[in-house]
Amino acid sequence: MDSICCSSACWKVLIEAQAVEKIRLPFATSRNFKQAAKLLALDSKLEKSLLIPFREIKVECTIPKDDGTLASFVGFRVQHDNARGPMKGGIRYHPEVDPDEVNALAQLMTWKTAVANIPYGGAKGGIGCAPGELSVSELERLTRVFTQKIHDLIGIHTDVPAPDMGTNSQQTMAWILDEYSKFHGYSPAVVTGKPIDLGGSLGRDAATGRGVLFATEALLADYGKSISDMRFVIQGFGNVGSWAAQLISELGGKVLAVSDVGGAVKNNKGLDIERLIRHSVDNRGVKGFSGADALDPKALLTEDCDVLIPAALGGVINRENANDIRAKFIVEAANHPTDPEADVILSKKGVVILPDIFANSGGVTVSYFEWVQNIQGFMWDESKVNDELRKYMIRGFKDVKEMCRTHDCDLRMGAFTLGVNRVARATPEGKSSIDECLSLKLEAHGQRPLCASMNNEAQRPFLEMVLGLRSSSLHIVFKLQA
Ligand SMILES: NC(=O)C1=CN([C@@H]2O[C@H](COP(=O)(O)OP(=O)(O)OC[C@H]3O[C@@H](n4cnc5c(N)ncnc54)[C@H](OP(=O)(O)O)[C@@H]3O)[C@@H](O)[C@H]2O)C=CC1
Ligand SMILES: O=C(O)CCC(=O)C(=O)O
Repeated sequence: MDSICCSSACWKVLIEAQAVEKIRLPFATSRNFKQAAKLLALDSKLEKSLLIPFREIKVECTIPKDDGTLASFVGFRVQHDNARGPMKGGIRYHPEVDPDEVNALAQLMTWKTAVANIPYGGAKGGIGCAPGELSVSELERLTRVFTQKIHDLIGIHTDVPAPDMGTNSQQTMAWILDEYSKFHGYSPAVVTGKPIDLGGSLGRDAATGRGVLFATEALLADYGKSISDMRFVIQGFGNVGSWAAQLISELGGKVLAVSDVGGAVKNNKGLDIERLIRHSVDNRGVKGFSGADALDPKALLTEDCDVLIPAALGGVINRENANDIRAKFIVEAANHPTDPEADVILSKKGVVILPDIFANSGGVTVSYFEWVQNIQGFMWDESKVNDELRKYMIRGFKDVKEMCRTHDCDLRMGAFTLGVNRVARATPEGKSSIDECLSLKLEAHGQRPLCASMNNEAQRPFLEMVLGLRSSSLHIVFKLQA
């Protein structure tokens, strides 16, 4: 859904809401990571190194506006970690985009791609701008200048951008691909979430919303429930929120209320989502929909429902409103919508939260399928994309639950321990479960603990002969424990 058209008044509301996110996001992300590191008993130096981004890029982007005057913007790309593969993550256009926010979102991508078990690291980018106040040609110039500034730092096997809030496939991703290709030749795999005609994948547009549906189905099944038993409330009616609403209502779930920047609507009998989508496209928002009553957008999150799906901004569920939340389940379609203080309050109330780094991983998972198709030069049909996505989401839920059992923790910590552990195991300095087995073998050979590397000429013969490691393990560096 096109989200770049928004009045100045709307952006004011958006900026106020976003101020909450600004204060809390880096703190919230690091706090969850640190809690997971503690549960995993991560080496403190490794813990520190996993928090530090691989590279932070800040670029100045000046463009001529349509009236001939110049306008300057600041763009960011934070590449957080590449231990598991090329760094991956969306590009956000929003007035409040800043280095802290992009940094925290990039870190979340690292854990998310690991939870999804796709061969990527994490990154995120953004430009501090109000896309609704720029014309299409100004947005095009801005996107192209940003791409010119970062083109030599992104790449098919380095860092692969995609859409996020305020950017879209039809326009933004197509411009990035076109501009990048001027420098490097036609390279469709350098960006995902592209238009189908330029090598995009069938199913990517709906993928985050569809992944939210599969994740919700898995969660509800765990409680002996199904989508059709449930009443839903959804904040945000852009790409993620509108697809989630549509797919949920197709399965018989009742969507009682939704909101966007301009307003909120509610119908206790269930909204007609197909009609609401048409209304929203025609009227640039849900406000004024005839099949519903208007609702104060601030009251939306505390509406009576079974499942609350935040699908807009971060930090919207916080200590100010957590006590008033009436949903039994929260499925985090947005990134970091719940801050740690609210987590504590909600957990005491018995509310079950399905965390963002699992719940919204359907988008990046289908981005991975798109990248694979581009590299193979072979297009999958949509049912293959959706079937594979379902498998990944079901497997992801099982893996998260397994970590919950191992560490006796909630779903958020289950997902964080899963993601952080996978990244730590892939990190050269990391202590992996293989370490323990090697450590025992080494002790049996009277060896002192050491840092053993197949890249180390002196250590390789020992590792090959005594431990039976083969040269294919050359990339592995083991830090061995006493
Ligand atoms: N796109 C993707 O593939 C993925 C997105 N996400 C996350 O999902 C969330 C939504 O992204 P996406 O759907 O792509 O973004 P879009 O820009 O397509 O849509 C965002 C939606 O949120 C609404 N919104 C913004 N601020 C508020 C507010 N204060 N109250 C209510 N609604 C608000 C917007 O309203 P309006 O239309 O009126 O501007 C719009 O409906 C973000 O947190 C994003 O990071 C996560 C994983 C993947
Ligand atoms: O599809 C992608 O690569 C990135 C999606 C994203 O930015 C996110 O999951 O938050």
